Amino acid sequence: MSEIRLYVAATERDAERILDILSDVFGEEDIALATTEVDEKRDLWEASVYLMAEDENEIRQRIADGLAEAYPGLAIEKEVIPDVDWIAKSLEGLSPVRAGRFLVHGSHDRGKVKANDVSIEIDAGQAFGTGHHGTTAGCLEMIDAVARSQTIRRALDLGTGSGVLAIGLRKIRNIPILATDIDPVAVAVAKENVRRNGIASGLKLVTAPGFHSPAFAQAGPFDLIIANILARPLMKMAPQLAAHLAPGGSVILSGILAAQRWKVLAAYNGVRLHHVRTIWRNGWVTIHLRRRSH
Ligand SMILES: C[S@@+](CC[C@H](N)C(=O)[O-])C[C@H]1O[C@@H](n2cnc3c(N)ncnc32)[C@H](O)[C@@H]1O
Repeated sequence: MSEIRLYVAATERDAERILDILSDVFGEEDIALATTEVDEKRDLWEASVYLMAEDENEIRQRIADGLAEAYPGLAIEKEVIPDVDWIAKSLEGLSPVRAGRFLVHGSHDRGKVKANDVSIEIDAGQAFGTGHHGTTAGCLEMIDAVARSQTIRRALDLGTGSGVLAIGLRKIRNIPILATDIDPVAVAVAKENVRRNGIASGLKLVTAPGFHSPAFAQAGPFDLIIANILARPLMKMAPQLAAHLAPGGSVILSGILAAQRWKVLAAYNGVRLHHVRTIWRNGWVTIHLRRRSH
């Protein structure tokens, strides 16, 4: 079943108001809302609701009901979000991506690596993470910044996908890294990418949903935890994630739509992590949080 986006076109002011109305309609449900700028000159924006195709009729009706009073007759449009295999296919042959000091590239672009680049070689395949997505690039840029400003002794990459973030970190820091994913196929792909990037030791890959594995207690506590998953699971995991973080440690979170940023920050403030910096890329945010040292 594929994911779809139902959206309405509006001015920036109206799109913000529509988002507020829809936030009241959907409350704490597992439904992502966002506003996006389409055309700056014409003040054209879209307010969007992301959902699974099977829920379309119900959600469409609730959007129409919610907007009926303030915006009667507003057209609700639909876009089908391409599924993962389609994304992987469309990424084949795409150009290298630069994020911080990293250059993520496919094997066909090895020749484009410059002397000062930290190269990460990933071909589009069965796991998420080629560097082309705003969340992956945002995480790499943030990893570079955090590694420059903080001593990292042990790190965790939760939801490693292709392994891109763990590989990047291991290339700039000679430290033990645990990388996990709920999906065994992703872990197999990440293992292959680790080998291909010439990393012989120090990076351990484990299949685990959330924090359900003894590997976390063995490898932690971590000075840096990176998790590029999605807002809702990240919010749920906040207490466990904080429990595996060393004093003074940093957390890099992504997979969060710009409109979900405050909710995620609130969940992490609740476990005594404070906001350091946010990077915005293509409607997604990457957030750096830190725990005080005492
Ligand atoms: C958006 S991808 C990120 C991949 C890579 N870290 C990157 O930045 O490009 C999210 C990954 O998290 C994994 N994932 C989703 N929920 C998870 C969970 N509860 N525990 C562990 N991994 C999870 C998915 O299988 C997927 O590989």
